[in-house]
Amino acid sequence: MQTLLQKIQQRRSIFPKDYTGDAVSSEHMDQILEAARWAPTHKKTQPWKYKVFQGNGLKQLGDFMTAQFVKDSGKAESFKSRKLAEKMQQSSAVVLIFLNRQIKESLPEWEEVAAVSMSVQNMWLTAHDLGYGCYWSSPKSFAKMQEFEAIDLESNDQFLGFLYIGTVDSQPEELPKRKSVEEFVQFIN
Ligand SMILES: Cc1cc2nc3c(=O)[nH]c(=O)nc-3n(C[C@H](O)[C@H](O)[C@H](O)COP(=O)(O)O)c2cc1C
Repeated sequence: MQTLLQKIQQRRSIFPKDYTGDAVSSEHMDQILEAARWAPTHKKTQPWKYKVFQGNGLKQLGDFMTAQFVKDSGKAESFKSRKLAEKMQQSSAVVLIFLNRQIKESLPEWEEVAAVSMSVQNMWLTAHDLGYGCYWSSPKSFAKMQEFEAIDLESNDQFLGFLYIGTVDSQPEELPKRKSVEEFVQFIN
């Protein structure tokens, strides 16, 4: 049985090209989203909002992203825009990550982004623990999610990227190089 630390160490970014294309079971999706609820937040604002695309939804998302790319770049559909739609199709699920900014709480934005990030890490670790591959892809400037008719958004919802989730045959076991603790920690005793 792996310890929590070992699971944290083993979590990797695994990209859609390596997904096997099966569905995430609804029980597993429930667990992943349940984990999202338990991130810490200053003033308990719980500022995250997620839109989960699966099945036919992935095609809708791919079509929207392609159209946004064409609109934003002024270029016709290209290898780049098709690649993005293909990544959606290769995934078992894509979670759109939003920060629902709580203006009235007057918290600095960084605290709210930090809270959403902790919630995403909870989902990522849970998905990893259940045997899925995941990766967080940063938003590109052309992704104007407010224009996406398939989802309901409020004007204070800020798009923070995609969490791709996919079934995989295996998870990488070898640990990549990271900074040593000595490089980023100062002990004062
Ligand atoms: C907020 C955030 C945004 C990211 N955006 C991208 C991205 O757009 N493209 C990408 O290839 N990886 C992206 N990543 C994944 C990182 O590249 C990856 O986490 C890093 O290389 C470390 O690898 P590991 O996750 O396997 O430990 C992102 C990660 C985070 C936390």
